[in-house]
Amino acid sequence: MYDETLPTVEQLEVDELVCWRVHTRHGELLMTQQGAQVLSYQPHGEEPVIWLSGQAAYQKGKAVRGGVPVCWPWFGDLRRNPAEIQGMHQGGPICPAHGLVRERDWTLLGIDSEGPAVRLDFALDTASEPLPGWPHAAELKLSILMDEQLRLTLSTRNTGDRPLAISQALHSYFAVSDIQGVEVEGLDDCRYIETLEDWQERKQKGPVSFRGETDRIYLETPRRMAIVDRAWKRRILLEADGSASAVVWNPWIDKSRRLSQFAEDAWKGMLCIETARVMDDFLVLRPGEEQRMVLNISSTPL
Ligand SMILES: O=P(O)(O)OC[C@H]1O[C@@H](O)[C@H](O)[C@@H](O)[C@@H]1O
Repeated sequence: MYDETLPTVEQLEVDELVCWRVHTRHGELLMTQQGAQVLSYQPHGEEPVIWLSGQAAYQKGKAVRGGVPVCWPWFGDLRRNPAEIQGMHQGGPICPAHGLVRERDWTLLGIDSEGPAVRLDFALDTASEPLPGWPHAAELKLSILMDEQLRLTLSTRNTGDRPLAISQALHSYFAVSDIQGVEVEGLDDCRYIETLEDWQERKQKGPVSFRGETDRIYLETPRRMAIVDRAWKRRILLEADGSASAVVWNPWIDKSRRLSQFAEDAWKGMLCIETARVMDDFLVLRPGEEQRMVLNISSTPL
């Protein structure tokens, strides 16, 4: 039955962070202004789709472990990025992994409800709020639309007068029943970079399954991928647009011990599939140009 009181959006503070809890007829979402980071997402009557660490810390200046951090204007270790991306960084010691925006407060542009759906729009303008060591003008936006799916649109506009080179990712943490029992469909025959073995290039054969630490960059990825989770009897569908690379990551046992805000056994219940523009798939924006990367997430019973 349709609940007349929905959708609702409630602003709250979780420890040091300003957050919003969105409740629609389809599910619940928690997000924070810091990094415009979706923290959790759970459709009604289902296990969570987006994973949030039980040891998450809600502190200013620290990315929360879990959810969907935005990696921008570079992904991962800057030194592993193409020369064009490295060239955008103008020295200085501040060169954190995954770029410069996941620990910053973004500006809330608005919250709108469209019938049963809710949309939240956030922006970060590097011309008015410069990023350390990255003296370029760009307008970054993240739009989060929650209808029967969760739809994330990350867009970058070059507001400067020179070309802009960027790598980026929507670093989505998905919740799974047990990593050892799930498979990722859609990557058969894709080339990937095995970052754990000297960044060698390999080719995927069949679905991806998990038997140890996994940290791979898939290239020329298809629009659709899926996480098949038989124990939870569901398939999480990822539909991307404006992205042709993806990172598949699970830290497994040893690396889990070295991660912040991460329980020793948390690796069993999560899997990152990061919708990206990395390696040769990086973006170059002409002055005035805008480019979008879209990720739509849904789930269906198996
Ligand atoms: O701890 P961070 O900075 O959030 O990074 C988490 C992981 O992010 C993934 O994207 C990387 O491929 C991993 O190598 C990394 O460990």
